[in-house]
Amino acid sequence: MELRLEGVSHRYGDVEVIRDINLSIPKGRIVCIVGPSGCGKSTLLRFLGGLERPTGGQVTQVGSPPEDSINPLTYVFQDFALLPWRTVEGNISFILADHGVRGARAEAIISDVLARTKLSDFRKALPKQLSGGMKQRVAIARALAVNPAVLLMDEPLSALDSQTRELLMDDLVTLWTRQPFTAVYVTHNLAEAVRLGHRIVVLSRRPGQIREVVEIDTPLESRTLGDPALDRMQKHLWTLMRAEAEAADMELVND
Ligand SMILES: Nc1ncnc2c1ncn2[C@@H]1O[C@H](COP(=O)(O)OP(=O)(O)OP(=O)(O)O)[C@@H](O)[C@H]1O
Repeated sequence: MELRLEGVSHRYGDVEVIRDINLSIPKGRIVCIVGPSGCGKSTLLRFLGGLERPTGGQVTQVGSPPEDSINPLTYVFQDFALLPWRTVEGNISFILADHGVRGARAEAIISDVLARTKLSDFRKALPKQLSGGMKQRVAIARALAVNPAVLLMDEPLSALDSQTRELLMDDLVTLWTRQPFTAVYVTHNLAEAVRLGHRIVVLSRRPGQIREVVEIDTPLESRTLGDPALDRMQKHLWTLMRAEAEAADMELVND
């Protein structure tokens, strides 16, 4: 299944937030969306997930989700959103049960996603016993459990310290390399974008318009920290974003 945004524009009252976005999210690819604060990144993600409708243009699904997809459009948020009174496996079984998946089938899915996210030994742990990085691994495991056609990730690593972010980026690369998934990944962090994105969409300040779409051909598993080509790409992205970010900063002050 592929998602497409066609001429998507949006206003909240008098405020124009997004203008004429045309973009496709190809199957099996990670599309990163970067742009200054307030340019409409999270809003676009809500349109893609069907949580909200744009005031102009269309969001279309091309093709059907896989038959075994329990929840085709699934979010991963910055704040993990785990249920504190449920164990790791309990957080996952809760979502599965909500979609009518119980018993042996749920057990098999839980074991699989915990193994994929290196959490098998933490099955019975409560969220309060886990570090931030582990909590986000649980949130990722829970999202993978419903086998989404498209994973919608809103700043998933922003609440973590930089070392943990590196580890989680490695985990996401390993997960994708073993079993490619389709994702839209919103981030402020250009290092994350060049590490994880097959396609990077740079938005202007509000109203968010596409300034440039950058494709990176280097396979995810070959992208290493300090890779000169990736560093150059990151600098290029920063050049694009710098003026926009400065202007957005001033706008927020003046709002
Ligand atoms: N429900 C809403 N009602 C009114 N204005 C909104 C609403 N949601 C978002 N906005 C405004 O729309 C603009 C875009 O918001 P959005 O959260 O999509 O931006 P963003 O690029 O994700 O920002 P950030 O990087 O700071 O998270 C902002 O100016 C925000 O204040």
